[in-house]
Amino acid sequence: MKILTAQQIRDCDSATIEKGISSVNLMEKAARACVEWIEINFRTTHKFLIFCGNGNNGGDGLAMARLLYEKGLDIEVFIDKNNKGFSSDANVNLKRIKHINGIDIKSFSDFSMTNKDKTVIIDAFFGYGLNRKLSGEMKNIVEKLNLTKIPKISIDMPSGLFADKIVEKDSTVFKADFTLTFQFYKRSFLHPETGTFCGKIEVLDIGLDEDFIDEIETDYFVIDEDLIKTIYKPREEFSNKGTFGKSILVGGSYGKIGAVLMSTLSALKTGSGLTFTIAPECGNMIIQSQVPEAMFMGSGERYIDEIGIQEKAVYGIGPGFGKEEKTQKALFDFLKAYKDPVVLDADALNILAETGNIKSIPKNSVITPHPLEFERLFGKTENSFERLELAKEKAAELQIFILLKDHHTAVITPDKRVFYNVTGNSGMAKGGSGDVLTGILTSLMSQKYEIEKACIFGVWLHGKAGDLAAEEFSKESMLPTDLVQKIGEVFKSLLD
Ligand SMILES: NC(=O)C1=CN([C@@H]2O[C@H](COP(=O)(O)OP(=O)(O)OC[C@H]3O[C@@H](n4cnc5c(N)ncnc54)[C@H](O)[C@@H]3O)[C@@H](O)[C@H]2O)[C@@H](O)CC1
Ligand SMILES: Nc1ncnc2c1ncn2[C@@H]1O[C@H](COP(=O)(O)OP(=O)(O)O)[C@@H](O)[C@H]1O
Ligand SMILES: [K+]
Repeated sequence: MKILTAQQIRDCDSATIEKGISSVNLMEKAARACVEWIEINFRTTHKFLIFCGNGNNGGDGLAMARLLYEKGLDIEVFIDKNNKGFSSDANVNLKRIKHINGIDIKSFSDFSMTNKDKTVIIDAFFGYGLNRKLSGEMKNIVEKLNLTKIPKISIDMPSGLFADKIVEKDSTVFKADFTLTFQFYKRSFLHPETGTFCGKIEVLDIGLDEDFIDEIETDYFVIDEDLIKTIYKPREEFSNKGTFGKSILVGGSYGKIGAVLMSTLSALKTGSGLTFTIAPECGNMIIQSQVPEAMFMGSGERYIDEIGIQEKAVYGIGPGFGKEEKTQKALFDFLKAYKDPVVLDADALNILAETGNIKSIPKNSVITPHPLEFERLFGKTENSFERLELAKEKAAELQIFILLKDHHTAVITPDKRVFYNVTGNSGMAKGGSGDVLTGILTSLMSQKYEIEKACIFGVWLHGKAGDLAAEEFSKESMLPTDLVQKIGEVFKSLLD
């Protein structure tokens, strides 16, 4: 799914209107889509307090007030009675509700916190038209609303957020439990500093012009199931283990054998034909007894001291690797001799960062840094938006794929396109989850998924399996190994 900028969405709205629907009818469609969602998801709510700004986001709120009222619900509308004028479509909708006796229209200052049982707050202050941070009365009312325990729904965007950039640190932003957004994710929903205001995001289709959407160029995408279905290759029946590639997971050190064990297991569970583990001898018994399907190749006693090169294999290097001097040398020697794409994670990245050897990464390789590893590799940035910009520069400069791991991991391609992942959950914030991702990526690459596709599919699959694990075991209790056991269910769902 494409992500557009605020300006591109504005153009898309205009293109849709030029195709024949009036702007006020488009607003009606948007409001109707929200009301339909609310009807399904807030069945027992009697009362809606709808806060409206003076632009078209406010217009959506005013139209929703009428539609919800027609469904027999109690509605109070709050507006800034001193404002200089509403947008024309908002004005049409304001006039429509002025004719309805049962809808109270109040000033923001009339809001008080008493008696709010079975009530929901709707935020229709601002959408993508916000052009400065909230101030004055608007800031006060949003701060007051944020203190209430009443469920809160933002229309299109939490008010106070910009679509495409970070907000200043001291900004006031409406803190939603749900954001009902029209047609597209906005980039700010996907970054930690700003995404935290969105709650659960629902993308509602309001029928914006498909031709326009197809043609408009963007470098930003959300990974959705439609994209995954174009990538996934069902397994060929006339095949043998050689058809599905050779994955070699390299890692583990004394006390950290589990890391490479989890990578090995996830590579197998993702479909790798032949799977090898290169780990120190102290891991032999552990790995052979836990994962009998994998072949063990010992290197060093307690720490890896050599990475042997095999033909036609994909290497995933780093989980539990450690940073012993001989392990560092093993990595340098390997990267000197090996020029095919590899997956590099964890200590493999830390070694390259600390020794200034980043340029030795083979072209088209995949690196999977979490924010701290990224900082060690490429330096400090002020926030996640800047971090992403730097990652784009580095992916292009080094001609590699960077998977910037986070709540919404971003896959950054060597030509600077960005694919945000929206599967996954906080149950995955446990040591071991990253090791599982390394195994998945190595396995997909060894099965000859193109590298970009392996990255996109890999992060999605990882998160999706994590979501299934959370459903069964809870976010607290789910383990990275539970996630691995759910990979199969995700594959099965792709065959539906
Ligand atoms: N254009 C269209 O056809 C559609 C627009 N829709 C809605 O319209 C929204 C965009 O509407 P607009 O472009 O009118 O923009 P907004 O409604 O987001 O806000 C714009 C208004 O707020 C003022 N403003 C901006 N920042 C402010 C601040 N910090 N304090 C006080 N006032 C501020 C602007 O001067 C302008 O008057 C979307 O987010 C969506 O909710 C939907 O109805 C779908 C169709
Ligand atoms: N809150 C979260 N929401 C979604 N995914 C998460 C969350 N926390 C961690 N993850 C995922 O789990 C993995 C953690 O990787 P990493 O930090 O390298 O941990 P490890 O120590 O297991 O290697 C990443 O793929 C990351 O995207
Ligand atoms: K809003």
